[in-house]
Amino acid sequence: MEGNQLEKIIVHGGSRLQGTVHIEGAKNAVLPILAASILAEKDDLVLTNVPILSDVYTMNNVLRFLNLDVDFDEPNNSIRLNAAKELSTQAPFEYVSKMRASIVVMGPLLARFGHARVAMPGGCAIGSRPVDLHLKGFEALGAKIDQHDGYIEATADQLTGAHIYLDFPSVGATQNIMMAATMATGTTVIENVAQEPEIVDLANVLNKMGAKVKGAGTETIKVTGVSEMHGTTHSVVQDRIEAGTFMVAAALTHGDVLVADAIPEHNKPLISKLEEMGASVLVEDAGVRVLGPAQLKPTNVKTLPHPGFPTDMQPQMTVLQLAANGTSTLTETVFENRFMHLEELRRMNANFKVEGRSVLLNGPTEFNGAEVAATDLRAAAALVLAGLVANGYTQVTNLKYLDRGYYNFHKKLQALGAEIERVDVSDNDEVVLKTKAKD
Ligand SMILES: CC(=O)N[C@H]1[C@@H](OP(=O)(O)OP(=O)(O)OC[C@H]2O[C@@H](n3ccc(=O)[nH]c3=O)[C@H](O)[C@@H]2O)O[C@H](CO)[C@@H](O)[C@@H]1O
Ligand SMILES: C=C(OP(=O)(O)O)C(=O)O
Repeated sequence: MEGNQLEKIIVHGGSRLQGTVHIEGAKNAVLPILAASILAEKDDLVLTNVPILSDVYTMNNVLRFLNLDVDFDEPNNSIRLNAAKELSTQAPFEYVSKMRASIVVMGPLLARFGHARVAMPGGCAIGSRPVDLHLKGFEALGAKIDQHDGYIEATADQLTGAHIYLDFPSVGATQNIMMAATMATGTTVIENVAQEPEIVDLANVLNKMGAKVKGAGTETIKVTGVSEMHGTTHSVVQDRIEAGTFMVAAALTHGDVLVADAIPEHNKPLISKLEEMGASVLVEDAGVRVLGPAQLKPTNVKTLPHPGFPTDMQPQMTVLQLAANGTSTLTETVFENRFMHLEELRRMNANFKVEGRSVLLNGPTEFNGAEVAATDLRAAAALVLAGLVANGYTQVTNLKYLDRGYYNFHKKLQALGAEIERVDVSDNDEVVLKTKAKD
């Protein structure tokens, strides 16, 4: 479903966003949960609240390549998976290169078959992204790791429970090791693990599938091995990053937006920053309502593993900081190179100075519409956000990144009152004129 690469989003700035927006299930929860389906020797795993995203299609294709039955019922946001047939334990470059999160099939393959051979995932625009912590965990469980010809191969006759300390609370390593340990002999204790809500969602599914996982959402996870796992049904947790992106959009446009079904506890660090910047954030029965102030105040932000400020909200946050009245700082501690969106924002009149892992953001910015290209998923969202408050027209290209993590982003913004369209480049001139005619 990846967007046509000749498409772009054209946004005409100046509209105040108002109304209710609905959030999808979380990309970062559904991807490892899809991989967990490999663990079910019997019965279907049925997932609901599945977002329609290109990453989900990519993971489905990886699983189909491994010989699982995968049936995606898009109109109902539901996927039925069955892993009862004989499976392959090899995920080739062609698939892994499309999406680095494919590496999370390794833990479940190793748990169930004692073997996994997966192409080494590369880095991406936000950083080098090694997988050493995943492998260190597999080795501690007794697997032998070989790396050759661009592949990682893990082999074990029988995995055995172990005590593992992660040097950094990596999300992917926590998920991969937790899944590898589900069918090991004895108990595995993993310390300094990631505590993200998506880890908790994965642990909940694993437990429904027959695993014994305790402590997800805290610093230590304990997994007691079981001999067999089975399918279940599960509704994927709401996407806190999509929700957060709309909260920022509301604050930025001095809007009044109810982010329906957003889970406030999952967005605490963002909500606290929005309030510091002058926005009103109301927790209502239906979700989280954000009212943007007439003038935003500057603030300093540092990204951290959960429950700290999420790196996946960093590019969107920098747009809000640039709009604020004064100088803000943003320190990125999770990825070493997640500032590429700022160079695109410079084309829109942003004034900033990168110093190592921090950036000084000088506001208030009078954003000017420009042609900009997304460099990664959250950069794409950040550029569209800047376009919402820019003078004139902003054109955002490279929408394949946006489609990895946002379903119908432009339509949801349109419904909130934004002047925004997604067009084929060949129709570009015509659409700009059509939109201009509305002025
Ligand atoms: C599909 C998914 O859920 N992606 C999320 C996941 O990515 P992902 O699971 O890849 O992120 P990690 O938490 O593993 O990575 C965080 C940091 O740890 C480093 N690291 C990681 C593993 C390892 O073996 N060695 C190592 O050094 C990485 O290079 C990075 O600097 O968490 C990130 C951090 O919240 C988010 O930005 C991503 O959206
Ligand atoms: C960085 C992200 O995802 P991934 O880890 O899949 O690249 C993200 O969701 O912002």
